[in-house]
Amino acid sequence: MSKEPLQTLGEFIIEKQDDFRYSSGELSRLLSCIRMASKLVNREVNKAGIADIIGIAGNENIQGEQQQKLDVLANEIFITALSQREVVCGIASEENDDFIEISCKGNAHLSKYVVLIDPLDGSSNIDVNVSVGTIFSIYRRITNPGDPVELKDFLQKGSKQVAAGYVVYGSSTMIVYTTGNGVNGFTLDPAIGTYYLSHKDVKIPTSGKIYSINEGNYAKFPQGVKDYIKYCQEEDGDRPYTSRYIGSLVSDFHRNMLKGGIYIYPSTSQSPKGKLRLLYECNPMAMLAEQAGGKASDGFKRILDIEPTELHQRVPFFAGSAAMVTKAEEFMSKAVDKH
Ligand SMILES: O=P(O)(O)OC[C@H]1O[C@](O)(COP(=O)(O)O)[C@@H](O)[C@@H]1O
Ligand SMILES: [Mg+2]
Ligand SMILES: [Mg+2]
Repeated sequence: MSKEPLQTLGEFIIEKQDDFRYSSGELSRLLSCIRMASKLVNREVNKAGIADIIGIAGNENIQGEQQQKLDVLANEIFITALSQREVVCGIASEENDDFIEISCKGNAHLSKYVVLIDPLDGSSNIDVNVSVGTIFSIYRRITNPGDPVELKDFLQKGSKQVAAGYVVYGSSTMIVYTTGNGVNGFTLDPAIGTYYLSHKDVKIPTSGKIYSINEGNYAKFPQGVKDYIKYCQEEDGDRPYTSRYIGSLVSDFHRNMLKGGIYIYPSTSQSPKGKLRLLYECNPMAMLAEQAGGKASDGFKRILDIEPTELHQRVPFFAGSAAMVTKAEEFMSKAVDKH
């Protein structure tokens, strides 16, 4: 039996709020709202096998990709939960072309936070029962509370994030997040619908043995990535590394964070900016990586230092164990085709 009583996510959020003497509790309410919405999405994900909700919803999102039905549902669940509780003044989602302003009711709505979200990550994996996730990123707005929210409130550097996290709907459902003071993970007890602290102060091993990349795109990779893959496969010391790629960023990142490893989604000759989105995929994962002692880069520079120019901006992404990301960067800068 464990000596310490199990701490719930709700208790943890309140305990951390008490660390800030002048906290208004707004961030705590926002995190509690994400916690609640994640349980609703979890219910839908679990039902996916039995209910007739698998398949293509028929709409295309701004990326020109077909939306799965669960993408739509998860998007609605998060937007409804966040807007009804008025814990944010604006939301930007992968599934919406533009950001959404949350209008005020009654007293002037003074929320100081905006949320950027990938409501369902890895959704192409749903119909084969593979883990999916939700990724979220929270910023303090730049414009004045009470004023209309503006695009610049969302286009902030990742280093300005107040909090970031993900939910992984896997063999168990977990929420992993940071408010800039380390990373903690909570596992859902589905019987009673409560998240318990299960992974306290997570640290990514400095180096690992896993590399995760979609090698089907090999021919289109920049030379630096090809060279790094060759390095991963060579027999020398602790190499060759093991190749693991699920195709769900949340799941691939989560595994590597716990075991040590590197996740790469590079630029390709077809997609020179890569595939993943800076604001609601890479920035939150980069903040988590750094808070856990790891590293996140676009192959040359720190993800969290990139000045965003558009909501759905894409960026090459290298994240995970610090020594492995540094090594991959070395290969990138040595290669002739610097992209
Ligand atoms: O199939 P690919 O090209 O390897 O891409 C996989 C990547 O695309 C994504 O599925 C994109 O996320 P969405 O499902 O939210 O669009 C990531 O989760 C994943 O890492
Ligand atoms: Mg995604
Ligand atoms: Mg998505």
